[in-house]
Amino acid sequence: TQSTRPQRLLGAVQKNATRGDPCSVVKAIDHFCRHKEWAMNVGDEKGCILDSVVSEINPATVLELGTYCGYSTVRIASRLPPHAKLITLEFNPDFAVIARQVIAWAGVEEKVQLVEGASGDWIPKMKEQFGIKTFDLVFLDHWKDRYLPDTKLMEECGLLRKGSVLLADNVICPGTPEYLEYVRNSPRYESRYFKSHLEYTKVEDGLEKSVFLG
Ligand SMILES: Cn1cnc(CNC(=O)c2cc(-c3ccc(F)cc3)cc(O)c2O)c1
Ligand SMILES: [Mg+2]
Repeated sequence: TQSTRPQRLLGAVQKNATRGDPCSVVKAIDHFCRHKEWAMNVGDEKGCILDSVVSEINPATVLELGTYCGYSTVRIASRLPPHAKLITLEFNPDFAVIARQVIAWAGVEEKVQLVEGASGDWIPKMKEQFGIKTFDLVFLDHWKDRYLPDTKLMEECGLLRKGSVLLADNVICPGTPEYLEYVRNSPRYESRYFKSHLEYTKVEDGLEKSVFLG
């Protein structure tokens, strides 16, 4: 029976990366996606911007919306301080199965809680289920038409505090026009665009970093 692209990506990790070495997992995925099969990871170029934002914030609590194969999960988790927690939500169970194995191979499972299901269902339950007060950083990388409704939901559920940072992937390609309009025009956010490229291509894309002002 045919393997899926995520299964082949996992195979490349298990073949080429060293167990317990997050950097080698990231490099193995980037090599696979650049030379074998494109996949929708945030990638190396935008990944460096993600790394710098994580290091700047040094977050104790992170929410990732859209795990896919766990590439950005590993990048973020490998930069978190001890006792910090990363909760990552994935709707697609087939992606979740792969992501759990990539996260384990990298040896960052202690810092990561992968939750399967719809962001709209889980966001209202974050406080009671995971003992989260607020998130220091949210990385938005799931369905592009969910960025805005989920951001409004996080505001309503009191999951953002003065200074919480939203970092959104793909604001140009595939694009998130309603979300961009909202964070760039709302008085409750200080927003900035980091120009880059769609992972493994020359197509323009970028990350939007938006600080919640309370
Ligand atoms: C099915 N599914 C499960 N999760 C998701 C959410 N992610 C995306 O949709 C996504 C898509 C692209 C992309 C795809 C085709 C193309 F031509 C150009 C860009 C890039 C990304 O970085 C993404 O995050 C989709
Ligand atoms: Mg993306």
